[in-house]
Amino acid sequence: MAAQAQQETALDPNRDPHRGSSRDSVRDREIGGEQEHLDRVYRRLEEKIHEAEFLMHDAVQRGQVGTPGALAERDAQVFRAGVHLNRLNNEFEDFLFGRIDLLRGKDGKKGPDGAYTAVEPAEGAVRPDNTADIAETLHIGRLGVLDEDYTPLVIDWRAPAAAPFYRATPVDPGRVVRRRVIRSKGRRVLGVEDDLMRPELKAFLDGHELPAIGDGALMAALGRARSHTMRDIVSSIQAEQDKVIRAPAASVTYVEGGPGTGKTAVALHRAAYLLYQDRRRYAGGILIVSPTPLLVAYTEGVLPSLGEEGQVAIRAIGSLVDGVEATLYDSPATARAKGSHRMLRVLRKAARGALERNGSPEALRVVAFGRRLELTAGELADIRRTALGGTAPVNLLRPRARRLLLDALWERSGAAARHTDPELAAELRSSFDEDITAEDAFVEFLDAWWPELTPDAVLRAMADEKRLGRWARRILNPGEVRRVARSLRRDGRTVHDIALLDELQAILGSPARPRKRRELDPLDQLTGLEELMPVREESRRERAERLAQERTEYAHVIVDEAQDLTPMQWRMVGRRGRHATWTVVGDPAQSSWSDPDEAAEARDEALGTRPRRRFTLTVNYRNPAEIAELAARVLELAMPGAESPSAVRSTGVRPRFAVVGESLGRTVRVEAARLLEQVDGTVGVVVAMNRREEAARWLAGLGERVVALGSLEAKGLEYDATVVVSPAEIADESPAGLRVLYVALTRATQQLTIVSGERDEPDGAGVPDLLRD
Ligand SMILES: Nc1ncnc2c1ncn2[C@@H]1O[C@H](COP(=O)(O)OP(=O)(O)OP(=O)(O)O)[C@@H](O)[C@H]1O
Repeated sequence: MAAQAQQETALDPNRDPHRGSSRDSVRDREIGGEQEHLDRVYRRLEEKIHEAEFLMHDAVQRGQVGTPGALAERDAQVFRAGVHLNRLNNEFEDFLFGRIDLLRGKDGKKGPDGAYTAVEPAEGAVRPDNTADIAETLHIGRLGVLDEDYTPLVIDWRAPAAAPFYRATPVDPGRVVRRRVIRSKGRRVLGVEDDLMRPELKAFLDGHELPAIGDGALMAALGRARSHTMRDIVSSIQAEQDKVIRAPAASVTYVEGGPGTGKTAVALHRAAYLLYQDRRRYAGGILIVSPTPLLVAYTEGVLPSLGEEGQVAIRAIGSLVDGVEATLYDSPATARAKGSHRMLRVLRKAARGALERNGSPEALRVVAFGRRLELTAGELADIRRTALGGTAPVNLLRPRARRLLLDALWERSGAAARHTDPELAAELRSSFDEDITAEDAFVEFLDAWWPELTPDAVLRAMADEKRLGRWARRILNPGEVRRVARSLRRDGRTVHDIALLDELQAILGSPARPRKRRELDPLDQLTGLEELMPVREESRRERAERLAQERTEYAHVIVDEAQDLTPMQWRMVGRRGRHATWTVVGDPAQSSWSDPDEAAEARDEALGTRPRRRFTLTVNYRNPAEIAELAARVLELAMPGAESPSAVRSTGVRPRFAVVGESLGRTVRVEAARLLEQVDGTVGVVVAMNRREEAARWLAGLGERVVALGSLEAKGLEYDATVVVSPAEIADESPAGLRVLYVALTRATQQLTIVSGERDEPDGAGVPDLLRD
């Protein structure tokens, strides 16, 4: 991008660079031209909305519209556009955001969108004197819109014809002469930013030389203040990112890249792209797994802004199991034990052991055929052992255990020996079983002796240190047993408990129950159309929750911050994508998991033998060079030799170092207030996890633009400015502490302040030991 020509001024031969009015007139003319086009687009959209309303009205009246194919895909899209139009008008700045001006292509073939398909220019498209005529102009937007005569007014950003908007570079321009980003709000065009892909070329459009205006789109986008929600990057996706977004959905797309390289943004845009590419296939749902609820809240507006909110569920790793939303964190040592693959063996033992609850009956006494029969504790233990043989889900073994009990009672009764005729014996046996199973004593015994176990009940049983010690013998050490049992006795579940609950669900199984019949809604027959009905709209969260409830498996799984998943979490996520294709994005240098090799093994197990396509993102769009440089020092300590991504811009503002004065809290408050004055957007104060609550108190009353975060909560987020409090405390928190500190240092888009305490051993300039060159 830096290499791309970005010209401040128009290349109009009549332009006088010293006279602002000429420059303004070119700019005004260009903006006016785009305004005319946007007006046309909205007129066309309004027509389509009327058509759509008519169709919908008609469809509802008749109850059904036959096959979904009855409406062409394109109509359906514009139909959706209609439904979303109001929202686009109100909430989003730019329905139409891009334009490319192209040379004549090699052949004259057009694609389904009415655009020419050739990627390379035709021979002779550029004349020997380096002049050329623009043969095609395409506007790019959030949804595709065709004019009555099927000429494309707007190309959907995900359509193949839009790819050159993202892919063209001055090194490899293809047919693109100029790429323009159009800034608009509602129906008004506010400005344009141009990048020339062939700066040496004099290109003409309708007799005028093609002008280039503005500073380039990327820099304009990066300079904007940050809010508490992420924006889409649809108007400035870069070529290396576009390759990932449009990668074919086969198998596993594996993306690595340092902080700020756009991994999260790319993952979200990829979800929208995949849905556009093959809506039918992804009707099976796309799951995006995010590390924290904060990151979910930060990112969940992006897909709706791209026109997609149906099929995608964004869930925090602590909310993947229905009905439990974990926000508590374990101490690093407890998390380490709970997340480790060894836990699987402990859970298997616990699930079986939990059947022996306190108060479990010691003997079975029933009456059959007028005789009292009894099975003793020892016999019952043998029967349980036999029933539990193998790895079948414990709850599904109850019928087997019941049968073994009846066999033992039958044998005890001696009736088999008295009847040698097999037919008679079988008849007798059947009425014997009926007799016993109708007895209250037997039913009560079975419920107490082989209760249906829930994952939560097993976790509660594991809170007893003695029992856990038994189940974890030679698997966890005594310290780990103590910590895990203690944490399970606390109120509320932690993020790491969720993977255990999910694993237990798989180990225990759910006994078959009669299915509830879903109520039939006549509108459901409008397959594919019901999602277009505004009256049936749900909130994003409701929709995601419903999707998650209905689905246990997805067609595509996207894992964000994949480096942080523990082995047990990989198993949990893996169960949701057994038949899925995957996109996995992460950065090993930011891993807060202490044993990356163990996690990598679990990841490979979850992804199976599916082939992987690897991509690396190399440019840091978030941090200015001054901040990236400082963070690189910690990266060198955390992962010697690892490469930092190159920062795309520099602000000239160096990180500030502050040393604690009167008290840590007072210093942090003063520094945060200072930053609030200097930036328009948000300020994040990152502290060690155990200072979270304290830090919130320090900042009380400073307003909504500032937030306090524990180091692990900062994952994936960004702020205009950050205060990182005591690097040494963060680094010492866990074995992965230096990597966590690296995350903390890379959250700011403009300014960074480091507050050092005593433990940081700051030098005369206040630079803590860990951050010295
Ligand atoms: N092509 C782009 N145009 C404009 N902004 C971009 C572009 N790519 C990334 N950004 C911005 O850069 C910032 C970082 O992006 P993102 O959060 O996706 O990075 P990340 O790789 O996930 O970072 P981390 O690993 O630190 O979580 C975001 O503000 C994003 O909007």
